Amino acid sequence: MVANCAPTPKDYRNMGIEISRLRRQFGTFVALDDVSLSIGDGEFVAVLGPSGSGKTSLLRILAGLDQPDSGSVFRDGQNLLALDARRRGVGLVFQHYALFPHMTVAQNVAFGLRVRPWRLRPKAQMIKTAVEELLCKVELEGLAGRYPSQLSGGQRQRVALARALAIEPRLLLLDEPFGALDAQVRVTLRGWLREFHRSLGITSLFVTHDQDEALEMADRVVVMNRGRIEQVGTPEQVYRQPATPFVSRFIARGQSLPGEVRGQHLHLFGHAWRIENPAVVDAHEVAVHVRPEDIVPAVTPGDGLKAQLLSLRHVAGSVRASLRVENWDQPLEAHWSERDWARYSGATDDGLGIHLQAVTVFAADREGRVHMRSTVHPPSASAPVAVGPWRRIEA
Ligand SMILES: Nc1ncnc2c1ncn2[C@@H]1O[C@H](COP(=O)(O)OP(=O)(O)OP(=O)(O)O)[C@@H](O)[C@H]1O
Repeated sequence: MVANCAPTPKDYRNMGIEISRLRRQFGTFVALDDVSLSIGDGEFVAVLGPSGSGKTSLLRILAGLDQPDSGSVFRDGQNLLALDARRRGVGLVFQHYALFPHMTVAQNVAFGLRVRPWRLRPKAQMIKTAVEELLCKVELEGLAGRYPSQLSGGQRQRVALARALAIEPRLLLLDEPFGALDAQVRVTLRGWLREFHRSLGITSLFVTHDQDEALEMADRVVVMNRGRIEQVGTPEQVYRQPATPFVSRFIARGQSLPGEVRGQHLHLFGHAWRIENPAVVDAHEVAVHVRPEDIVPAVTPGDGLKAQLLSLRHVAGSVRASLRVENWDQPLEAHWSERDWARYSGATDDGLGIHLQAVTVFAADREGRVHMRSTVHPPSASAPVAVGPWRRIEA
């Protein structure tokens, strides 16, 4: 829980940010390509993408550490790009704790206030009070006199956060703040930061390449790939309704299946389902994906698609299986609960039967642009473990 420290700083003003058509090129390499994004007052937005997708480039431009080649950024009607970095009211927290090793925790936190121009610099007593309040907020009250080398990684990142907050930022930018921490500390700090954001409500942009981190923490997730935004949505939207095959693979671990649309039907593993959506039927090309949790074991022996069990791992209450479906050479990953797996006892050396509970069809036009996504469910998808039998329309 985040400590309830009084008094709450009054100057955390929350402003919306309007990013429009940003482009940043390094030589011939395009790091940001036509990036537009609206961030609401007090929102916690995660920017998620693989390495090199442009996340840090975007953050650096917002922080004033770099300028775009074109595009604009406005905050409450004010052109942010025209302002010097120090006048943007931006707090920064990076992956590698950039704390000053020769300064105590309190001195580190006070740094942003002490280096203010003389006229804007608070009096020594006010700085002392502000530092005490900030250390209370990040739950490090007792550690003011320690040096960074005497802190754990998680504590150092909280000092970095307190230091970023000392200038009373209007926008908080966090670039992989937990990147250098071990897995358990990361998980603890995730919940802590989420709660912390709720208590302060500062508009925040959080860069990560960790899907779970983004989905767990953010109000909205921005998925980036090769310098472009592929999708912006709530964690549930990007997970349940991925806009592109990339988002499906990256967020929902969607796996390609050898499906085709012919006539009015999706043909897959010798079965066919009727497609109701004409935009999918008329597609130039389709990609068919299935998520690991949508591959379920068939309870009745002999039912479903025949599959070989390549491996089975028991990981913290879930079962992860690697399967090879008949007539398809790509292994498929399936995730089941231990309970569902226990109810299924049909796996033999010859294999097991599986059902696909839902598959997603992405329809692309001649230029390769995805113009429609449709999720196809077998008729009895509500059954708890096994679904089916598949509606066999034609052999
Ligand atoms: N100053 C620069 N000069 C040349 N190329 C650059 C420069 N800064 C970034 N790039 C390139 O732009 C691309 C995007 O980099 P960026 O740091 O924004 O990616 P990222 O999504 O933050 O990646 P990571 O998760 O690995 O930090 C990368 O291919 C990178 O090599």
